[in-house]
Order: sequence, then structure tokens, then C-alpha cells
Amino acid sequence: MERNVSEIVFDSRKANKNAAFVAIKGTQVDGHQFIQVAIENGADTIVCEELPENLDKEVTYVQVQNASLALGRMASNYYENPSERLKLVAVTGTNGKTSTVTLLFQLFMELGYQVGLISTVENKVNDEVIPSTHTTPDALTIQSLLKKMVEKGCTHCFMEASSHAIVQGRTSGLVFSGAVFTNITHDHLDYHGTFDEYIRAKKMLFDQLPKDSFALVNADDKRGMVMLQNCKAVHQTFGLRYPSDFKAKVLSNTIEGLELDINNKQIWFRMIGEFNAYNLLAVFGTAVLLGEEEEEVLMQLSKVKGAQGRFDKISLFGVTAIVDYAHTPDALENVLKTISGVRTGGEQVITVVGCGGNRDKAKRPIMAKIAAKYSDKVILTSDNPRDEEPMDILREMEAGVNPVDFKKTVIIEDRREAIKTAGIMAKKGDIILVAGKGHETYQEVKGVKHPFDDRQIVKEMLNLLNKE
Ligand SMILES: CC(=O)N[C@H]1[C@@H](OP(=O)(O)OP(=O)(O)OC[C@H]2O[C@@H](n3ccc(=O)[nH]c3=O)[C@H](O)[C@@H]2O)O[C@H](CO)[C@@H](O)[C@@H]1O[C@H](C)C(=O)N[C@@H](C)C(=O)N[C@H](CCC(=O)O)C(=O)O
Ligand SMILES: Nc1ncnc2c1ncn2[C@@H]1O[C@H](COP(=O)(O)OP(=O)(O)OP(=O)(O)O)[C@@H](O)[C@H]1O
Ligand SMILES: N[C@H](CCC[C@H](N)C(=O)O)C(=O)O
Ligand SMILES: [Mg+2]
Repeated sequence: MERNVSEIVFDSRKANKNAAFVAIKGTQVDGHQFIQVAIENGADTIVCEELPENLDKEVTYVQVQNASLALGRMASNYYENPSERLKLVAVTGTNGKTSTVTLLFQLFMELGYQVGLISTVENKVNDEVIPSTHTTPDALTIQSLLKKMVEKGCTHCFMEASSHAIVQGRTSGLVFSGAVFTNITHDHLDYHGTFDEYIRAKKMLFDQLPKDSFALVNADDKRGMVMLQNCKAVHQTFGLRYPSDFKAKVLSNTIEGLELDINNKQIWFRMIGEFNAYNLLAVFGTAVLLGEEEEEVLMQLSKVKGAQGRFDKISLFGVTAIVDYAHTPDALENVLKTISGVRTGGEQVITVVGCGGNRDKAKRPIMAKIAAKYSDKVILTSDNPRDEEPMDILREMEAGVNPVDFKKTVIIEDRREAIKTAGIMAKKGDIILVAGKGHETYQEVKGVKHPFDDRQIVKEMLNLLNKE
């Protein structure tokens, strides 16, 4: 029977009259349990993997093999397949997704295009900011954002594809012009179970690419080639070390920025650290593969600022504080190595860092060990403890610190106090790294998000201490 569907929903509580409810097996509950509730709320089309025992004659049931994939396709059709009407590029990898898509967004705006962005920090349709709830939202939200972008004249959209989203089919139904792989290191093993499963999740994005798209991978990450196996898209690589299609050489790397040689052109960028050379190269490669002119791209790219809360420098009263979103062992090590690399003399590095609650526990001791290894002083503190006891998280972190580093490590549960203490410890010339929260403006404790912004607290504390 033909039906007019008023809306598509995957949450029974949101179903209205004539809705199509898609029952999804989630991580907490099975959406099939809520089919009846959805019908009571007005849904008269049910898309499900297993049919309920008692069928309602007034309702149309559509049985599918994978409801998440079906949701993606339905959402795309519902919003008139917007991904086919603009150039959509997805960026995946453990670290560097937000940095890369933000640089791409800024670059394409500078190049004069109308552009969309879907990222951890914010979603954007040209200058309009639409708050972000996930790194990669659900399929319906993605499609409605893309539709809005098309309506506003956008020709390009750059989006992050998190491994959670790929596995949960949030990216299904999307037609990509290209995908980028930044790197893969330890994270989210609580969710994926094993590192191999985590790699497989990232690879699923590349398996989904059409023939006329490109797959641009980091040649210096040994999993880059894995992404390209059996991938139908045009294979492209970038890197600093291994032979690759897009290559760069770091000429200088200071606290002010990076100087790179790309295709025999020397360019200065505002971003700091070798990891940003990778991000910039991925952006350069993507722009060229999308048909942009190399010289123009490099010229515009040297102007862009990068993402909020990524190596954000605050210099006050002779102390340099860096607020960075490093929340994985690899990111923390990269940021600390970058800081070590730009040290000029006897300045100390003081690191304030925590690990999130209800997230991968295995990274806790490793991150604390790395923090202590590369810093002169370390303050372990809270970072979104969520439903866990903050002190339990901190003890798990502390357990990873090398005994020789015990003396330089302290635990201060309250993040504000921890930042203040770092400010007290710092002398002129010292560098404070406040890691883990970057752009976040809250501290999540037991279901409540309390306002908290590392950048603001750092400024407050340094100002306060200077007056004392
Ligand atoms: C663990 C996880 O990823 N969960 C995501 C998932 O929800 P879920 O599978 O847990 O859902 P569930 O509660 O089991 O419910 C199953 C189904 O029943 C439905 N339901 C449920 C109750 C009810 O009364 N009626 C009803 O219909 C739900 O709407 C759902 O469709 O699907 C939801 C819809 O897409 C997401 O909002 C939700 O993200 C949660 C909030 C989350 O915190 N996710 C994080 C871990 C995440 O996705 N992070 C990544 C970034 C990671 C990175 O750093 O790389 C991201 O992309 O943001
Ligand atoms: N290419 C890179 N390689 C390694 N580390 C990086 C890279 N780019 C950024 N980082 C570090 O990782 C942190 C997170 O970067 P970014 O926000 O770009 O990653 P992300 O992949 O979007 O993370 P999330 O999965 O949380 O959305 C940065 O603050 C920086 O410390
Ligand atoms: N996308 C990541 C962000 C972690 C940021 C950190 N501040 C935390 O809360 O653990 C996650 O949800 O695991
Ligand atoms: Mg991100």
C-alpha cells in the first residue's frame, strides 16, 4: 500500500502522526522494543529487521536486513539526495579530523566558494553556525544539514566521519566525492573491542566510496594502505616520509608556525607542529583533487587559522599557555613533542591533563606516562568524569606514571584548581599545556554539563596571579 510519510524517526518518543519509525538495534537497547510505542504515537510505517509477533493491519511493515543502512538511504531520499548535489568529502582517522575539515572549510571559503562543515566543534553553512552534538551526527541530521547547505548555495561540504558513526551506519546513503584518512592510533577500544575492529571501522568508509571519487590516505601511517585495499576510488597518498602523491618537507617548526616545502614552494603556515604538516598536506591534496589550482591553494592556505582549541596559544605575563584537545595518547605525545621541539632554553613545561569518564580506560595510564615523560611538572585532573568517580579515573592514570617521574606528578581533582596551580608553578618563559578539552565549554559530571572553558580559566588564572 502506498503511504504518505510525514517524517522519518528512529526514536519512538519523537514519532508523530504518519511517521515512519525505523527500529535500530542500539548499544543500550533494541529499538524493536519500541515499535508499539511508535505506533501509539502515530507512526504507521515501521522499518525493522525483525517483524513483531502481532502485526497491526493499519500499519505498513518493511522488513530490511540492516535498519541503520536503510535509515541512511531513506534519509537521503527524504531530503532529495543532497550529497549528490555538492562535493562532499569525509575525513576519518583517530586524530586530525576536526583540524583537517576546519582547514578545508576555511580554505574553500577563502577561495570564494559557499561551503558547509560538519565537525566536533561546530556545524556550519557558510557563516551560519549550527551547534554540534556529535563529531558525526545521525543520518537524518546529516542529510538535513546537507539539504540546508544545498539550499544556501553551497558547492562543497567537509565532514568528519568518526568510527562510531561509520559502524553505526550514520554515513550510509551519502555519496562522497572523496575521503581522507589521517592516521590510526589507540582510542575507543572500549567501543570497538580490538584494534583490528577499530581499523575495520575506518576502512568501511573507504569501501563505501564510488569509482569516480578519491581516497587520499596518509602514506606514513602503515594502515593508510589498508584503507586502499579493494577500494574502488582513485588511490592517492600524502606524507612527509614515504613516497607519496602529495609530499612536503618541514623547513622550520617554531612556536610561531611551520615552514613547509610543498612542490618546491616554500610556504609559511600559522599552525604549529609536525602533525599539522600532515593536516595541511591532506588539505592541499584534497583541494587539488577537487580541481583547485595548486598555487592559489597554497597562497590561501597560508592565511588560515585552524580549529578552535587546537594548539590555542595564550601568552600573558611572560607565560605561554597552550590549550589543546589532545585526548588520546598519540595526540598528547605529538603535542608534547612539538612543545619540546620549540623550546629555546631552560623553560619548564607544565602539563595539566585528565581522561574522560565512560570512555576507553586503557588510554588512562598511557596518557599519564606520556605527560610525565615529556613534562617537568604534571598535574593530573578531571576531564568530563561523566558517571565515574573522578578519583578512580585519576588513580588509573597515576598507575601509568614511571616511578622516576612520581616526584613531578600531582593529582588535583578540581580542574580549575589544577590550572591555577599550574599558573602558580609557572615562572616567566615557562609553557603550560592544558590538554584534553580544547574547544569544550563544559565539564560533564553525572549527566550535568557545568560551564567550563579551559581558555577562559587559563586567562582568568594568569590575570589573577599577576595581580597577587
Ligand atoms: C554509543 C553510541 O555511539 N551511541 C549512539 C547511538 O545510540 P545507541 O545505539 O546507544 O542508542 P540506544 O539508546 O541503544 O537506542 C537504540 C535505538 O532505540 C531508540 N529508542 C530508545 C529509547 C526509546 O524509548 N525509544 C526508542 O526508539 C533510540 O532512538 C535508538 O534508535 O546512536 C545515537 C543516534 O545516532 C547516538 O546519539 C548515540 O550517541 C551517543 C549519545 C554518544 O555519546 N556517542 C558518542 C560515543 C559518539 O558517537 N562519539 C563519536 C565521536 C567519537 C570520536 O571521538 O571519534 C561521534 O561521532 O560523536
Ligand atoms: N594529524 C594529526 N596527527 C596526530 N595528532 C593530531 C593531528 N592533528 C591534530 N592532532 C592532535 O589531536 C588533537 C585532536 O585533533 P582534532 O580535533 O583535529 O582530532 P579529531 O580527529 O577531530 O578528534 P575527535 O575524534 O575527538 O573528533 C589536537 O588537539 C592535536 O593535539
Ligand atoms: N570524541 C571524544 C572526545 C573526548 C574529549 C575528552 N574531553 C573527553 O571527554 O573524554 C569522545 O567522546 O571520546
Ligand atoms: Mg573531531
